[in-house]
Amino acid sequence: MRSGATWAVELDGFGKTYRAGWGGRTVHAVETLSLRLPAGQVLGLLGPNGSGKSTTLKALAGLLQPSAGSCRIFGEPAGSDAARARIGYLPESVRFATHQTGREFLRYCAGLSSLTDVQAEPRIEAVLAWTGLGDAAGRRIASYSKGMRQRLGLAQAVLHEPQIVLLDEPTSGLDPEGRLAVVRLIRELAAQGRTVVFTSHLLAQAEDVCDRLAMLGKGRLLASGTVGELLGTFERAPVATSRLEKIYLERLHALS
Ligand SMILES: Nc1ncnc2c1ncn2[C@@H]1O[C@H](COP(=O)(O)OP(=O)(O)OP(=O)(O)O)[C@@H](O)[C@H]1O
Repeated sequence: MRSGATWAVELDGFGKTYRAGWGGRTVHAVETLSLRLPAGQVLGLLGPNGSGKSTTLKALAGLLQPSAGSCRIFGEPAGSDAARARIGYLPESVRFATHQTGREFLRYCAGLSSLTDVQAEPRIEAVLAWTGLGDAAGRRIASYSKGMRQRLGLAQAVLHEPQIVLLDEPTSGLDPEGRLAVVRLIRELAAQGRTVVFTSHLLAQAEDVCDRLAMLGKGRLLASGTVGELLGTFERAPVATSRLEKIYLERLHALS
């Protein structure tokens, strides 16, 4: 990207420090993280538990203030009205009111955004269809599987047609079929020209769907670059097996 151009996502020396417990120790969740993502690309933020992935995503969503550095969305400070209007966010775990139906939940979410009722209804039907929840839209969320709840969470994240979609562990806890469904939806978001940042601790999934990867470890950036650049730096070992059924291949991919 030419210099001076606006990045979709820009972290510049971002750091977040938490104080754990009453007068407790200081936790440096993320330190001096700098990253830039052009519009229309998919970034996988990878790392083990506790490496700072969720903290970074929350800062981009404007849900927490940086302790150091800055987070910008299309040049606007994360958390500003201008930045918020351009992002959709799927938290790591969504707390649904499970007595609501999927459609009622999305109507509630639309009410929290700037969508008018007239704008909201066709959008709700469109995201229900997109996530394959059209037939279940009138059922209580209590009856939804984990995969269906995750797709409903994705539906609320894109309801207002944001340019940037932030997804925290969107495939966590899903079976191979559920994971593939979510990966397919992320691909479709990218095909629509949206910028996507998602966190995962599974490299295999990120490799399939991302343009760029950033690896975090203990709150620090270990490596970042295009998938080709980064995966070329890891050692790979070929494994020969007899023909495996699709389900076992998917399980193997999920382990890597
Ligand atoms: N509200 C908080 N108060 C204190 N410490 C926190 C808080 N939130 C996160 N942390 C700590 O900050 C560090 C980074 O946490 P974060 O949730 O960002 O990591 P993560 O990579 O998303 O992990 P996971 O995959 O388990 O969600 C961890 O040590 C975590 O315990």
